[in-house]
Amino acid sequence: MVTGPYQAAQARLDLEEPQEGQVRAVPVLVPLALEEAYDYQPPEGEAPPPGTFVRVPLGSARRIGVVWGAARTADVAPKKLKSIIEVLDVPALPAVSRRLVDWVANYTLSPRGMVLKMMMSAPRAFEPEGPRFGYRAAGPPPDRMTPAREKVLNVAADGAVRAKAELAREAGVSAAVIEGLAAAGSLIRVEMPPPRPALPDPEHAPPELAPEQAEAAGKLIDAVRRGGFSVCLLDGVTGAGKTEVYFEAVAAALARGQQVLILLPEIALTSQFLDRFAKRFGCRPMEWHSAMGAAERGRIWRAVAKGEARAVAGARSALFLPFADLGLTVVDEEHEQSFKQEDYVRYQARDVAVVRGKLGKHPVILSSATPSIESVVNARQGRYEHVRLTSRYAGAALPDIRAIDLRADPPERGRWLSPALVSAVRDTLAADKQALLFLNRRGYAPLTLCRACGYRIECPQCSATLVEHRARGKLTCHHCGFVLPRPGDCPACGVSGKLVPCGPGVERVAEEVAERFPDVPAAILSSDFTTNLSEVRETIARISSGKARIVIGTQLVAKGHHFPGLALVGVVDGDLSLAQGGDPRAAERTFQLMQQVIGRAGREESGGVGLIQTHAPDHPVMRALISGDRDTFLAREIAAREAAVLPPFGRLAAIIVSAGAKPEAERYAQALAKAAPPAARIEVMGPAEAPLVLIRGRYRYRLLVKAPRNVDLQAFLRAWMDRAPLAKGSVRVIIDVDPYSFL
Ligand SMILES: Nc1ncnc2c1ncn2[C@@H]1O[C@H](COP(=O)(O)OP(=O)(O)OP(=O)(O)O)[C@@H](O)[C@H]1O
Ligand SMILES: [Zn+2]
Repeated sequence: MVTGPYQAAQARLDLEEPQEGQVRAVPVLVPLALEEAYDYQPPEGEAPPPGTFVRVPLGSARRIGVVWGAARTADVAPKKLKSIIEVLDVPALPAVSRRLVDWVANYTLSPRGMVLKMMMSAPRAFEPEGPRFGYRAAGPPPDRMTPAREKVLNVAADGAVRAKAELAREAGVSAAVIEGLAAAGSLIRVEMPPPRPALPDPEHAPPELAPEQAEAAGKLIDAVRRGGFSVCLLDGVTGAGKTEVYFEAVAAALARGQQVLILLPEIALTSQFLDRFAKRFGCRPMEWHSAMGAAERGRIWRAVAKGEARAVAGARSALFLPFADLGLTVVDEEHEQSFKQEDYVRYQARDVAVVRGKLGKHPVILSSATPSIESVVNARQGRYEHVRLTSRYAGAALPDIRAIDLRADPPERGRWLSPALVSAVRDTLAADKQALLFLNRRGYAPLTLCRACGYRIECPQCSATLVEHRARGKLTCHHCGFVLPRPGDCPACGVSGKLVPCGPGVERVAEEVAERFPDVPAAILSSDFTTNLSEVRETIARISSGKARIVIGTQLVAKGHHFPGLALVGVVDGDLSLAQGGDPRAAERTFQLMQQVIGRAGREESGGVGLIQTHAPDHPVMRALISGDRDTFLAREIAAREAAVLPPFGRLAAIIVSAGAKPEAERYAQALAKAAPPAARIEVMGPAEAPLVLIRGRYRYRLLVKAPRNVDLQAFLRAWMDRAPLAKGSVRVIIDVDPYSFL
């Protein structure tokens, strides 16, 4: 058994001796789809305290788990209880993290072990850290001296230990030179202490804040200095400098020696953000997202657990890092739907960040130019402090937004840009500014149709048409990833040359741009291309620097970018996201998306323009965008939600029943609905065929549960599932509390 420094400090001896027929038992939760912790015998009479990572036998395997409660005396024969194999030399999982696991599991109706699994998603953190070696000067100079060797010895003359690559880099020589010097005895290889993350310095480069910014920052700083739980909604127009403002609260927390977590919706793309952080604090924050390597994950997990990592910028999963002393969480772009995780444990990261603040007694800042209705209502009802920024930094005016009525001013046949939009792009280029054309649809065309027989090419495993990606010569399913090489003949009737693409995606708009503006450098920014992170980052840099004059992008371009030369944003299809029937947030989301994407225009100089192509210029969302009257829009939307008892005034849970065969799914969904316990104030709707009835070969039915805010929805759902008929065969049931997707 290993007892390292963490356990040595925490271990306590159990003095109470078990009686005959009794045994000391410690509950251990393992990161599997299990609800409860299992009992184990502590190693050698010494009970590891709650939070300790231990290795235990489970079935025929060994697993790493966490001690989930205090040791107690159990009435079991000692033989019946397996023993903890080993106590790991890893910092214990803090009590706040354990309470968070319990809370998330209870709220989302997920097995506790699955939530713990998210907290342990860095397997390398639990393996012993291998020693690192470096070189320092030693012994006499080598018999054979070369200029390269001399350079190395000059660098090493200070006696410091450096990793091989570092020493080679500093001396400007190859690694072989170092090895040669070590063989000659002039350098010695020694063990190095583990690397420590760079410390962000709160005093590194404080900005000069505009008066309104300073006032807002003051309120955020107060919350940090006061300590304890609070939530501030930092609500400021696009380009107001919200980042600069919340950085001051970050600085205040760092100055108190606490850790800071900043959640970003697209961390993999936000090198701009990391650089801004470095400019303010002297070094980049630690990054945490799915594109990181295993070794790095392990290193960061440990650094966070030891309190050495002071600032972490991450995707939603960073919430589940084992912070030793978290003093502030910032959720940037808090309205973003991508904060909702849509598989395994279905949680909304913004909400969990608030809960984490409550459990850990620290402030939380939610920042957005287009806050969610949920947060606006919380601010109005006084649960959140509302901190506003009403004007852009540097005094630039907000963009002027106008609709292009496609009924009156349509594009030519087979084109997607109306004459009005084309001439606006032309004027923008003539003024030496950049233009952005926004269409939230990847690929070339969303539908391929056979003119001979009318067949629409669909995914064999999903009820969805395949999207053409012309650059790759493929048709792809955006739901399951199915790929078909672009056929020449119709797969249904076999006639050749009759397949036509219908409707536009960004690639097709880019094609039109290339035809209309052949000599103008353009760039496409689409999440298709995120497979290659460095390429996307390069594209963003090309746009920021002004090299790309026309940008064609999906919602990826809407996310917090600052492109100084961008003056015009044209929305190719403003009606696209409004058409999501059955989604209570469709209007809200359209409003946010349009405001965000148009908010990229005119950030450094006034005169930014947003043009929205729409068939419904009189729709309340369009009217609100054009008049810039956010408050009226919000008031309307909030009143409608309240009247319909929709979030945040009511609570929703979706239940998705799926099976390999349609009748099987339907039958079970109906049986499940019948088993719902009677509850006066809870409404169960459905089952109904899901809008996407088939995904990955599974047929889907949906039920929607609606309850007033003060009803214990989880208790109802649990009671229901306890009475539900057994799901047999291929039937699966998913519960999605607070759903954001209604497909
Ligand atoms: N006090 C300041 N001093 C210097 N530069 C500032 C200051 N405040 C803001 N800026 C600059 O103004 C630009 C816009 O700021 P920022 O990106 O933080 O806006 P934002 O409020 O986050 O906007 P959005 O919601 O549109 O992303 C940035 O380039 C930022 O560096
Ligand atoms: Zn598919």
